[in-house]
Order: sequence, then structure tokens, then C-alpha cells
Amino acid sequence: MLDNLSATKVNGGWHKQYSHISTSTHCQMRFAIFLPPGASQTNKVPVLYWLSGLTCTDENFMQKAGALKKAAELGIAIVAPDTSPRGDNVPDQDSYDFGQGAGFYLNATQAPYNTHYNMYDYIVHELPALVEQHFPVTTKKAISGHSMGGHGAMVIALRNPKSYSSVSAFSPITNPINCPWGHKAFSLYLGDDQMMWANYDSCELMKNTSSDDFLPMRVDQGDADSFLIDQLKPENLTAVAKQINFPLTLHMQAGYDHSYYFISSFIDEHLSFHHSHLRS
Ligand SMILES: N[C@@H](CCC(=O)N[C@@H](CS)C(=O)NCC(=O)O)C(=O)O
Repeated sequence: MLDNLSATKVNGGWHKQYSHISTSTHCQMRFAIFLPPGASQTNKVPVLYWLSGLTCTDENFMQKAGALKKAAELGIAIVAPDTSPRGDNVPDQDSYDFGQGAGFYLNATQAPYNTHYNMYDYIVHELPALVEQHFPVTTKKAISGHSMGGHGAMVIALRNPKSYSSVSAFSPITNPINCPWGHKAFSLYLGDDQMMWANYDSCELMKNTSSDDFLPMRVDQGDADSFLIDQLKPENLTAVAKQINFPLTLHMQAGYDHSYYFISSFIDEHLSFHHSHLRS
């Protein structure tokens, strides 16, 4: 059952927020959906799933990215889930890069995190099924995200290439097994077995992707991003893409940092990119 929390008209369409009990994360989850003008049971629209980064909720993207005008024009619905399970019963840590607000879009295997931290199953299976049941959308999907959410979008698309028509990311964590954010999250959520970690690493997954499973991928990265060198490492992803001819386009953007100012500067291009593939 979905509980409607808000409904706001914007750009001729509707921004709505919902909460529901999740069977994947065993707690109440929140998500936001933008429905473009004219979306109805007789005019279903495709969906872009947006995965946000560390510390975000369902609100950051919808309020700060400036995406809704273009999405309205192109006739694309956008679904923005929360970034982790939340609540008093959900184990947490007093840090911005682990626990609530930092679910890393994986299924945790380690106690005490493995009961609730199942964001991979939530995003891949539960949420699309719920959205397709309750809203006027088709089964055509694209996926995008920022930073930790860029990591999530790329991992999910690489592991489920037939489920998404295209994938994009802003400032993604491309190689979490080789950066401090990834090391911390993966060791606590997944334990010491580094074979498990590779299942959630875009570079490792891309290395093992056959050309039948290639899907269009666009990445934008600001060169003034303070996390670029230690955490994000886009050069590791482009090196793999080059080796196997994966259809990745990386746009290095001069002067931009890690913030939503950067995302809002290029979100229209990402929406047009996804639109061109959702249509075909
Ligand atoms: N030190 C920062 C790191 C977190 C951060 O930069 N989060 C990015 C994603 S990795 C973000 O989108 N923050 C929320 C916002 O800008 O609205 C903080 O604690 O705010």
C-alpha cells in the first residue's frame, strides 16, 4: 500500500511523494515521482530512475536539479527513491558516508546491516514493480544518478542490461573497491571477501560484460570536483571501456564541482540522451 505524502503541480505535471512498507528493506521507505503532463492510463510514459548520493533523500534531486521542465517537455516520468533504509530500528553510524543516507545500492550480507540494507533489491525489483502497478508508466526504463547514486546506476545497469535502455551518471564513484568511500562501505556491508565486492564495482562488472550486454552510457564529471582524485576515478572506468569497446562517453566539464549546481547545468543533456534511447 502506498501513502501519498504530497502532490504539487509543476510544469504542467505533478510531483508527488509516497511512503510504503518495503519487503526488501523491512522498513518504511519514501520515494518521489514526477509525472509529466498528459501521462494517463491511455498515454503511459517511460521512467527515468534517479539515484542520489551520500546524505540525500528523495528531495535533493527534485528540488535542486532543475530537471522537471525538460522531463515535462520530453514526456518522461522521474522516480527518485531515498538513499537507504531509515528509522529507529535501522542500524546507523554517526558518519555521513555510511549507514542511513549511505546505502550504496547493494544487498548487505553482514549483521547487523543485512536485515534492512537491501537497496539493490529495492531499486531493481520492488520499486519498479510498485511504480508500474500504481502509475501510468510503461515498462521502459532508464537509470541515472550522482556520486554514490552514479555508482548505483552503473552497477544496476551493468548487472541488468536488458532492463534499462540507457544509463548515465554525474560524478560517479566508478571503482569503489579502490577508494576510501567504497572500502569503508563494502567492508562493513559485505565483509572481507573481496570477490563479493566486485559484484558492486562498475569497473569490475564492465570488464566482464559481453558486447550483447552493452548499453549506452554517458558520464559527466567536473574537473574542479574535490572528490575526483581520491574517490571517483573516472579514468579507471574509461580505461576498461576502451579495452572492450564499451559505448561509454565521458564528458569532463571544466570548472564544475561535485554539487547540484553541476547537475543542473547538464541534466537537460542527460534527459535528452535517455529520451533518444527510451523512444527506440
Ligand atoms: N561532506 C559532504 C559530503 C556529502 C556530499 O557531498 N553529498 C552529495 C552527494 S555525494 C550531495 O548531493 N549532497 C546533498 C546536496 O548537495 O543536496 C556532506 O556531508 O554534506
